[in-house]
Amino acid sequence: MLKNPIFCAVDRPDLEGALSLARTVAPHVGGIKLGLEFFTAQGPRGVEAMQSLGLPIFLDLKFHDIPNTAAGAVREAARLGVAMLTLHAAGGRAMLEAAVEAAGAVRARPQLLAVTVLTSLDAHDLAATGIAAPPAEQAVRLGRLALAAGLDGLVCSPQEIEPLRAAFGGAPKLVVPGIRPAGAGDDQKRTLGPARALALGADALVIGRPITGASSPAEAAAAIARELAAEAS
Ligand SMILES: O=c1ccn([C@@H]2O[C@H](COP(=O)(O)O)[C@@H](O)[C@H]2O)c(=O)[nH]1
Repeated sequence: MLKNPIFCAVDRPDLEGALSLARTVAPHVGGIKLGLEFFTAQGPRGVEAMQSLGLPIFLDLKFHDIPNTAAGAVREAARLGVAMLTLHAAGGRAMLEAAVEAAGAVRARPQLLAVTVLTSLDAHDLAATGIAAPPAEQAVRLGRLALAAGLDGLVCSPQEIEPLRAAFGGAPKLVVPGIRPAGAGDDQKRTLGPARALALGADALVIGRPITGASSPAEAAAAIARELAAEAS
């Protein structure tokens, strides 16, 4: 395996704990994903502190607002020098295009990824929001919108890698959360194991609690990295 595809989701509010966890897993992962919990508590200075570890940072803030507001948020987040940023594809074409333009104005532009259908939603949850299409169909629809708007890639469930690759080929970056061993029960509903997700065509795997909730996060990350390397060889 050329590059470690694991981005460890460090979902906690405290800077010292987050830094300590990230340092522990750093030798076994390819990057760190920071999300709403960490950013709400620690803000841009927290992101800069995490960057001191030298790993690529995926800042997963899932912007979803009117075009002017989303573009402003993307501009500020892009200035932090992170590797990847997220918006909800459901924000619509104008919002996505405004975000692409805003990111393009920043030196060292991050990759922009559109979240398709959250991995915590199943078909019933989607229907309750008025979306009758099954998750895979909706993910392809939103993926098409986002890629046409100029985004670099998509965040998707591992269960939708195949239909997205069939629709869009190998070029778009697919970043995949919802990585679980079989039988795990929590808020994630559309899941697969890490080796299967990689074999189906994921570019990066976002893995939080299976690593961070383990008694030894370093060993859990190392075990997944070993499994992926064995599959790839
Ligand atoms: O559809 C999505 C989009 C983003 N996420 C984020 O990924 C991690 C997953 O963490 P786990 O602990 O492995 O569930 C988390 O930070 C989410 O905000 C997602 O799960 N699904």
